[in-house]
Amino acid sequence: MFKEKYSILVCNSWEQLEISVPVCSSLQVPALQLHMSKTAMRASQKDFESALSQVKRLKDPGNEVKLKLYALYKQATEGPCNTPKPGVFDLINKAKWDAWNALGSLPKETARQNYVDLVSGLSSSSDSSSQVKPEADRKQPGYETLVVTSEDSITKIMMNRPAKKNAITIQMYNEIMLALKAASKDDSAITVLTGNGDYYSSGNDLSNFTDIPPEGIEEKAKSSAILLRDFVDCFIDFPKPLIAVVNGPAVGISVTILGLFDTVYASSRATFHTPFSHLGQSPEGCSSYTFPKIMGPAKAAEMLIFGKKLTAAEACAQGLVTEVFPDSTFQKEVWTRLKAYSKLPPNAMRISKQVIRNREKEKLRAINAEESRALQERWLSDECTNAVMNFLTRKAKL
Ligand SMILES: CCCC/C=C/CC(=O)SCCNC(=O)CCNC(=O)[C@H](O)C(C)(C)COP(=O)(O)OP(=O)(O)OC[C@H]1O[C@@H](n2cnc3c(N)ncnc32)[C@H](O)[C@@H]1OP(=O)(O)O
Repeated sequence: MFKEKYSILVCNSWEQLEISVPVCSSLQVPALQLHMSKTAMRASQKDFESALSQVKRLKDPGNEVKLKLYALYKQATEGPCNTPKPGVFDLINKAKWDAWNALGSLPKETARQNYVDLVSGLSSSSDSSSQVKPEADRKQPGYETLVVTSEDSITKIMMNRPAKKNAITIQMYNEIMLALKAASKDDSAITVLTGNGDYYSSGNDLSNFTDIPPEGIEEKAKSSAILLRDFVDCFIDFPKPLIAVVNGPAVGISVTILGLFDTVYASSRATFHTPFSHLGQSPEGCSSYTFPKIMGPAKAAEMLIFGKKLTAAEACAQGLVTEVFPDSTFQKEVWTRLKAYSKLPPNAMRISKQVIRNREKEKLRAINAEESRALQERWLSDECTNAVMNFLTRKAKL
């Protein structure tokens, strides 16, 4: 699109103008509105030449802007559109023709000025966007237990209690739900959940069970079951591609919900552990349904009933993990891959996810409710109380 030769014209007129280019059906070009002031400087031949060489050094500005630049360039060098309209199946040439044709009888010199202005705007925004801001500056406000950032069309939700192995507190459950709800509406294409530090997450923070309200332990079990159900529903309902970047060991609920993710990348250091029987508890996160489906009932039972811990390679062989990367290159390889995926058309990715997942949603919600009810009872059992007490009094560790 940018390889064509150009000729240079001298600008000799100026006027207030507003151009509207209709939406181009094939490339979704929105109406283009260019405003210029009478007092603006005229673009000289030199300005135009310099804009033409500047444009080659810009980062790819995307199809929409490329079409604007193409149309203005053609108008500036050849005048109003004078070629036959390409056929409907010649999508690219039709989009270019539409953009040029939409400039109507815009004077050549005005088109040239608009071209110079557009390139100058693009250069300044690309200069500022090439300065990488530190993560602290990009961090979204309002989260205490997470670091949430959005860039390159990726929203990254990072659990941030490294000293506690990213054990999930009540506040963290609530913040993850908030972050997922926000990510489902933001303009990112994909969403990532990961952990800060050496662990992905050690699962439910066992001290969640110590904060008993005046209404008693039954009430605590009830409110915990509601929280669990709502938390897991957020994963069931999440509309965009959801990726787990499992940077280290994962325990309990941080493992079980992996069956609700679309892709799971694991460091070679990661392990996958669901020691529910050891804790007097039972499976959640829809794992009672997703795990047998993913790995077959026999392997699922070994994990969910007997608490067998899987290495990353084993979890990958059993289909819970998409791919394992060497720990030394994990972050680099995964983020390079994700940045490439995030450039795919977001609507197509969303619809593909819907087609893959939607028919199971109602079933998953029902399973989630059933698992949460079972746990509500388990949390009141002696088996569970003793296991939690043993951990909190340092008598037991996994
Ligand atoms: C309301 C919804 C409920 C949903 C229910 C979900 C079920 C589950 O998720 S079950 C899984 C629960 N998780 C565990 O049982 C893990 C318990 N933790 C451990 O066994 C060990 O900490 C470890 C094997 C994960 C790591 O051992 P390591 O020796 O490397 O480190 P530590 O010194 O033990 O840990 C550092 C620090 O972090 C605290 N911590 C770690 N995990 C948890 C946790 N899950 N709950 C509370 N606290 C945790 C640990 O106590 C240490 O704290 P201190 O530095 O203050 O001693």
